[in-house]
Amino acid sequence: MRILVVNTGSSSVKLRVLDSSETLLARHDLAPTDGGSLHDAMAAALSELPAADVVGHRVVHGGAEFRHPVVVNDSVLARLERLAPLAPLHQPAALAGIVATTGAAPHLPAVACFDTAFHATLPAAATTYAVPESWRRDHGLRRYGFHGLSHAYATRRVAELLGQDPGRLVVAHLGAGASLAAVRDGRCRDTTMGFTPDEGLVMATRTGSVDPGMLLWLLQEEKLDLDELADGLHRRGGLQALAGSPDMRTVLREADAGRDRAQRAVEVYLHRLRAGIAAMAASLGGLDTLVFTGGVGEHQPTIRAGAVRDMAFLGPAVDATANASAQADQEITAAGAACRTFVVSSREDLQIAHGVRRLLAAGNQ
Ligand SMILES: Nc1ncnc2c1ncn2[C@@H]1O[C@H](COP(=O)(O)OP(=O)(O)O)[C@@H](O)[C@H]1O
Ligand SMILES: CC(=O)OP(=O)(O)O
Ligand SMILES: [Mg+2]
Repeated sequence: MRILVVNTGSSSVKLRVLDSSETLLARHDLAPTDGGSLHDAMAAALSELPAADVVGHRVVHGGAEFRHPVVVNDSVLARLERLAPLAPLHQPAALAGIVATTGAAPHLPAVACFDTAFHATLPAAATTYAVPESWRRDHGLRRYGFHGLSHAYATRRVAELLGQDPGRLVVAHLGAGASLAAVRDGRCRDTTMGFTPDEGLVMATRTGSVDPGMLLWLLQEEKLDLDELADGLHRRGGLQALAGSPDMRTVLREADAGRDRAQRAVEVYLHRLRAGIAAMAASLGGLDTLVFTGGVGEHQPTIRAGAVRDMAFLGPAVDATANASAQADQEITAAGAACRTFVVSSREDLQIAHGVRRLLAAGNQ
């Protein structure tokens, strides 16, 4: 069975065709666009890619309802559309991708695989906001967590690389969006993203966590309107806000060249990242294995080194040579470090293919 995987992120739409032995047959990347142009771009891409038997889509938000991959029909699509305001940079584009592939190839079943699903095992202490009970009851406010396809894949892959259970594991998915997951026995115990993919770490164009009182003040006293607020939090925040570029490659190049604002951006990014890693370790009672994944996690030795700087008290330390030259799926642990550290290529496509196969195999029994 050949699977076409559609991974709609905030900065790219990645198309991959995988055969039944998980070999990558073809790849094609699109910029995320909406509506008609996505439909045309997808139709053009599908006509060039090898034919597939099923399409697996990354859908960022499955809410409380979707905890496993599901075949998309009109009713599922309508329920997923209701979650769109909870992930405005992702959900509309992912659903437009489903409509586009179904339009271009109506005979192909579409399976949705969810970022939130891996976090379904979070304990109540990690999912609950200390907001009024009526808000939780009437509006369903709770923490969900995202990047679950990547966290789940990294969890499987690092166990293979270690040849044993990774113990108390923290996965750092650092891409355009960024989040951490605390994992034990293959189950997620804590994460940095929340009700939406806005919470937690500093990201490419998202602010990550900010003081809610500051937002109230901006609305009440500075008369910012909602569109300006959303734009600042989603598109003009993060590295974009601090360094003038959302791309960590550019930011690091400018920091190397001595530009103050780029150096400060990196320090702000790392400050939040180190605090997050320590918080995840606290939820696990310690740290045995640390994994870096996502575009930044996989390709930026400076960020990996900075993330574990002065963290020996917690276990991790990286070998400078191994870190500088690390390729996908390699260990970078410093000699004598109590925590083993790995770089793992983010293969959300393989995790989606895995979910699609399991769903179809269960359906055929
Ligand atoms: N080859 C690379 N070298 C350095 N950084 C990279 C590389 N590829 C991607 N990145 C960084 O990763 C970010 C995108 O991460 P990625 O995980 O691909 O994004 P997405 O969230 O869209 O899936 C880019 O903004 C860039 O900063
Ligand atoms: C959930 C999320 O932020 O995804 P991405 O990093 O692909 O934007
Ligand atoms: Mg991504």
